[in-house]
Amino acid sequence: MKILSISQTQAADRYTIEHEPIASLDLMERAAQALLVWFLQNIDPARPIVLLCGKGNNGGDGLALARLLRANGYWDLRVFLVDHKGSPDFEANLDRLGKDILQELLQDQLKQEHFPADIVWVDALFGSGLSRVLEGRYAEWIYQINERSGTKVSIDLPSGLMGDAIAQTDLLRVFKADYTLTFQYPKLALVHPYTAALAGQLEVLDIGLHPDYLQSAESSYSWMSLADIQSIIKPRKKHSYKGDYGHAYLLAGSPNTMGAALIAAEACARSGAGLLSLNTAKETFRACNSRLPELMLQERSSHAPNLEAYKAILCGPGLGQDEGVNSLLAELLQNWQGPMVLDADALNLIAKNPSYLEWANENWILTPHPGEFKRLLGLNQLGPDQLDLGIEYCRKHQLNLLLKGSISVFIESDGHCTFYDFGTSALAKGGSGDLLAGLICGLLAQGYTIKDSVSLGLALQGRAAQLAERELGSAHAVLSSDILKQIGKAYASF
Ligand SMILES: NC(=O)C1=CN([C@@H]2O[C@H](COP(=O)(O)OP(=O)(O)OC[C@H]3O[C@@H](n4cnc5c(N)ncnc54)[C@H](O)[C@@H]3O)[C@@H](O)[C@H]2O)[C@H](O)CC1
Ligand SMILES: [K+]
Repeated sequence: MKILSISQTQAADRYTIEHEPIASLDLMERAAQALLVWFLQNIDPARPIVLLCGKGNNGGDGLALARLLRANGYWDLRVFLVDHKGSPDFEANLDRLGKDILQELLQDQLKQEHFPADIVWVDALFGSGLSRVLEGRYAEWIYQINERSGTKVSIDLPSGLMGDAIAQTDLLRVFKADYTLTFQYPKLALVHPYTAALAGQLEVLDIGLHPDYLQSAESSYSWMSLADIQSIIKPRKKHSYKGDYGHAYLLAGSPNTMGAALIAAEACARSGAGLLSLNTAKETFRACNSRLPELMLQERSSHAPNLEAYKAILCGPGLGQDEGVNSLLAELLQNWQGPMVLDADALNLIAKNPSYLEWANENWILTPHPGEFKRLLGLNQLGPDQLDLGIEYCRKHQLNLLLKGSISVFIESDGHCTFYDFGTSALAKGGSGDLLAGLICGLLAQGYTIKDSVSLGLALQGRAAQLAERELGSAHAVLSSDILKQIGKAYASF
């Protein structure tokens, strides 16, 4: 699914109105119906709801939703308005609302009044029409609501967030949503690593914008959903043997950090790779054999072995950064032309030796978490330009970057970005990155393309983490070892 700019979003709206055709007020009604379905599925009708409505079409959506909620058994509703005058569709919906829903002008009540703790705040102040940072009373209201408890639901965009103007965002003047219900496709600010957390959990609601416009619009950003994954998976053939599924090669682990290498190795094997060799420190062989007897072990020396037999390589998990490892890595980076995942200490060594990037090519996938990404860029802090810097890095060195986070972004060597919201909080733990790197390497070994390996690797990791969470009852308790055991069920779930 493409991610369109705000001007394209407005054009999609106009194109739909003209070519479906549909009246703009009816399109707003369709949007409100989609919002209602989400409320019916997620919000108990007994809860008190306050809808905050601006005077543009975002406010109009809020008013239409208030009317539909009332008609569907939500009784404890209040609508706070910024103004009684606004866009034509706003005013039409204000007329339709009826006086039995309490309407008040948004004033000092936010500061003074007591609101029940289980309240649901619906933010329909500003959506895609926001053109500058919020100031004055708007900024003050956002600040006050952010301080209050309750469930916070934003319509289309959290107010204060400009859909695609990331650099202009003031993070403190944005409504902090628990859920954002956005129309048709995510907007860049909802998935961008600098601003995504403000949107909370993202829900994309189909409001039937015209497919012809969506198909022809150009964008270098896209969004992948779990529904897109099934078509990637290659079935395993009955008449096949291990040689058909590739030999993966891992350069990982050191005596104190073997866990990382073993997690990556098991993930690689469970992804379906035919054979797996691990180049690691000799003193760890006994531990490796007892934990994962399927491994073929190769004693580490400071020279790379003949790599002809291998289909894909993973370097980094638990590798360490001593001189021997460094020269082995350098040799590998220089000589290996096939697909390769670079993670953890391999990234740290590249950050220390930027000249290694001269050997980079389109088969490299660097998989940094934010700390490693900072080191690669030589920055102390990641700011609103982090994605642009990542795009520039990929184009300059002709490699691929997977920026890992609660929403991960895969940047290809041509600068195209794909966003993935497959993670769960269970993955915010040591070991998750090793597991992902192992999966991606195993998929590359089986002949999946770079992009498909990343997409399927993230999907398997995310789904397996969800399954482990369900089995153990809580995200807190999930370990990488639990996630590894769910990879089979994750495959079967697509
Ligand atoms: N395209 C779609 O898919 C559909 C979108 N819908 C909803 O419409 C909004 C966009 O509505 P729009 O009227 O264009 O803009 P807003 O409601 O976001 O607000 C515009 C309003 O605010 C003023 N303004 C802008 N910036 C500021 C500021 N910093 N301070 C104060 N005032 C500001 C501006 O001048 C306007 O008056 C979209 O998000 C959806 O929710 C449709 O309902 C369905 C189809
Ligand atoms: K909003």
